[in-house]
Amino acid sequence: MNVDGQKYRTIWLAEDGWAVEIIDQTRFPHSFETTRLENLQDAAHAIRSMQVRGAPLIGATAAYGICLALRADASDVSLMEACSTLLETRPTAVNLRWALDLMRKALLPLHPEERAAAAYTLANQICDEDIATNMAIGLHGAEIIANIARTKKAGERVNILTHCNAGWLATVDMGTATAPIYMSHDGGVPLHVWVDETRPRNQGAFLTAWELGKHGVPHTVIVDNAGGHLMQQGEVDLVIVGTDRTTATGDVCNKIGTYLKALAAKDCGVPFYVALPSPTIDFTLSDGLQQIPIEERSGDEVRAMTGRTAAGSVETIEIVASGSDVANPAFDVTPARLITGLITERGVLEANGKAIATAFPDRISA
Ligand SMILES: CSC[C@H]1O[C@H](OP(=O)(O)O)[C@H](O)[C@@H]1O
Repeated sequence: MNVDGQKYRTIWLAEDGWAVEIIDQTRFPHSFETTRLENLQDAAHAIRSMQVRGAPLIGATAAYGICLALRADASDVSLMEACSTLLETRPTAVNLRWALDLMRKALLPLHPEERAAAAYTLANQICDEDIATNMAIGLHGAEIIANIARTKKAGERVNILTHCNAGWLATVDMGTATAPIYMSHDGGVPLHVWVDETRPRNQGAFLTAWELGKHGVPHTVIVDNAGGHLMQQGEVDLVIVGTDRTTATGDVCNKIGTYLKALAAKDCGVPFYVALPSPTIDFTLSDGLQQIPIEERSGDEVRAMTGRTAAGSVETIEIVASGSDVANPAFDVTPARLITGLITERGVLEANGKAIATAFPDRISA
């Protein structure tokens, strides 16, 4: 994506051809900083600390983490230990397991001396395919936006609500939920995005608002609890969100608060779409509520907030009464019955097992 005239992916090979560089997303929105990953532990820390986050980007980072591990030690033990180290970093986004399974299945049969080079080729391929997938999602989603735009009066904009960040910062580039937005905006469709701030890590306020602003997409940051009211007032034409893990039957696990938006959308008759790259489908699951592991993150993320003071320094402050307990589930599950459609790289699907199986027969047999 273009950042002040310079093209960026969220993750790329350093000039030395072996280290990996990332945009450190914990520094947003007050500074844009990149950092260098040189070993397996650097990659695991980047995922665990959310320097990189978003299901597709977590998968891509894990793939490069395998490269860095094999560069140091290409033995079977090293490969297996690297996979388990990376798998333990975050439990919910299935792209992590998907990428590690893909790397392990491709690399274990090779002679150790061949593994590092093959790993880098595969990791680069995962990144390139992520972008191609997101472009396809963008095209299919842009048709939905165009159909709504045709119902608008002259001068009116299509109003889209999104939750968290399923933007280019959550992927290698383009984003999933944002791909239709960027393509429609670039194609001249008048649109505006309501950006849920997305407590407690504020991916909406810190990341989505930043990237939409850099691309010139009109947007308004709102508190998480405002979306239902805006839908009741007719201010939302559709909702597009991302996903971290979707079951074979169309149940969607996404950032905490997504389920509440889906309930409000259903009650208000607002179309609710999920941008779904196929590596995020977990074909082994049929019941999201019962089977998808929900990450419980540190309560410190709820207790404290980091921001920039009037003097310009970035500081962390306590915002919860001392002594109070806090809970911090990071995701929730939206049942398929609340979802209007799944925007995949192979088209827009109904949120059900038959539609998913018909669109991805090759993935089920894999
Ligand atoms: C395109 S996946 C984006 C997905 O990941 C986010 O979670 P996190 O920021 O904790 O990695 C959020 O659920 C987004 O919808």
